[in-house]
Amino acid sequence: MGNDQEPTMRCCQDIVMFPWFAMGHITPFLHLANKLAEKGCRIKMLLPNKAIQVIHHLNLHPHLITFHTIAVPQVEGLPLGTETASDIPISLAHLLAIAFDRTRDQFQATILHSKPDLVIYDLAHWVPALVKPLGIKSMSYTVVSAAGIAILLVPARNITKDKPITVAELSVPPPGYPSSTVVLRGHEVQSLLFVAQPFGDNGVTFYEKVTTSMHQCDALAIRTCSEIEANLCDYIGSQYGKPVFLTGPVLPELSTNMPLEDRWATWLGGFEPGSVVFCAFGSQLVLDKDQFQKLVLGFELSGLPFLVALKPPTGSSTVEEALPAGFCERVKGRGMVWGGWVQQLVILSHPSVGCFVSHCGFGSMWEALMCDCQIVLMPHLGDQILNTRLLADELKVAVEVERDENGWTSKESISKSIKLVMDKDSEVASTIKTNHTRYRQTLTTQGLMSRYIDKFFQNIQDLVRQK
Ligand SMILES: O=c1ccn([C@@H]2O[C@H](COP(=O)(O)OP(=O)(O)O[C@H]3O[C@H](CO)[C@@H](O)[C@H](O)[C@H]3O)[C@@H](O)[C@H]2O)c(=O)[nH]1
Repeated sequence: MGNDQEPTMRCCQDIVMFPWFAMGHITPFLHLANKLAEKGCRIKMLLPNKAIQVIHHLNLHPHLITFHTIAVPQVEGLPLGTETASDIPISLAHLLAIAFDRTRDQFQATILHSKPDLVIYDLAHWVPALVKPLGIKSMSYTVVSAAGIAILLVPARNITKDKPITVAELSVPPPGYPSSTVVLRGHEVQSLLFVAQPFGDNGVTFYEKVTTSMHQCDALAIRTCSEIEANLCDYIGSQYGKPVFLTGPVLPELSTNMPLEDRWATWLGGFEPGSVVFCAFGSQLVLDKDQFQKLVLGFELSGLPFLVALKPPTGSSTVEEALPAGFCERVKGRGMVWGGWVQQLVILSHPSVGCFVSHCGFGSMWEALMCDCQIVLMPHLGDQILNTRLLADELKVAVEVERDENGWTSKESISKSIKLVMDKDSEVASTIKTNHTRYRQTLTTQGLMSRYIDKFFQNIQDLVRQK
């Protein structure tokens, strides 16, 4: 740091975190806060009240991590009482983004009062302009894969309001993009068109929001590690011309005082080691009834024991009423479809579970990589598709279920992929198992994750000392 240091050796002790109002963002911010609190940092998280109620039990250091309630303003068209993305269908997220931007005054008042050393945020693109004049550093923290940013949300894309982006343009990765495998194919590109749509106050687009956030902050941070995304992180750093700090995946440790619910411990305990297929699709996805039925019929067709935990499909209030006729009798004793939340991380470590069928949300991607089950992937959204390509095509640790040009799949393809990875004599099964074991061993190497946090902590100390 040399001459750049202030004489008093300022340190990064007080941090404000301000994530986008979605649990998939808020939760990883809190996991990072827990790690920084272990180092003695005091963190204030600015969140809607409903989010605080959902996550407060994950706060491992309540004397250092405090929650400050942000009131979510009413916006026309947004259902009354909406506070996070979990309260609304994805089609209304742009209205929540307007409400999010209109919390700017509350953010500013808190900053003026608490005068932190650093603000860590993601989609609030106006943060750097507010805090820089106060001498406060800002850092954009990406909690989706580096691939999701690198392929779409970089200056090389040059998406402007006057020139709408076309599917043909989006089909080609931006100049210099470093991977030929972590890409979208054919119709999948359609799911990216939303980036040029308004997503916030004054018609700001999603692309503008993210690129402004990443341009104007003092440093970029990404929730990933160089063992799997080094080339993509380097590309992001070169696109934005600023340092990229990696936190590692920052997964909560599996606590021994968090036993598996009796119901599942008993049920899973009735099967051979490594024989059960477990399926869950994250906190947001709601399938339509036809997709839901094809999925469960695919499990039936596989002939293997299975536990599926999914939200009821569109138009059904329970999973039971949406199951195909005669399904329960046919799979009795070997198959279970559950319409509620289960302890995914604990289930994945149960000895009877041998295969994880996942939508490959970023959280589930890491949990899949860290567990020793075989992995089958059925992505739905853009970032989940890129995560899937990373695991299936680049790292070759998983199999992706075949889909048709409409993006959906048949019960036969689902069953085929499950049987392929569960067949001990199959060459594909054995190759992905070997590769997966290698990555798991690397990622679970004693001290690897804590070294990421140590380095990140040092990075933020250096950052706040820079003039
Ligand atoms: O019954 C369940 C279902 C999920 N989980 C947990 O919930 C988290 C789900 O996170 P993730 O896999 O990232 O899925 P989503 O909730 O779908 O995540 C949203 O946010 C992610 C970024 O954080 C994006 O990658 C996804 O596309 C987006 O859908 C994971 O930790 C799971 O272990 C459970 O514990 N029990």
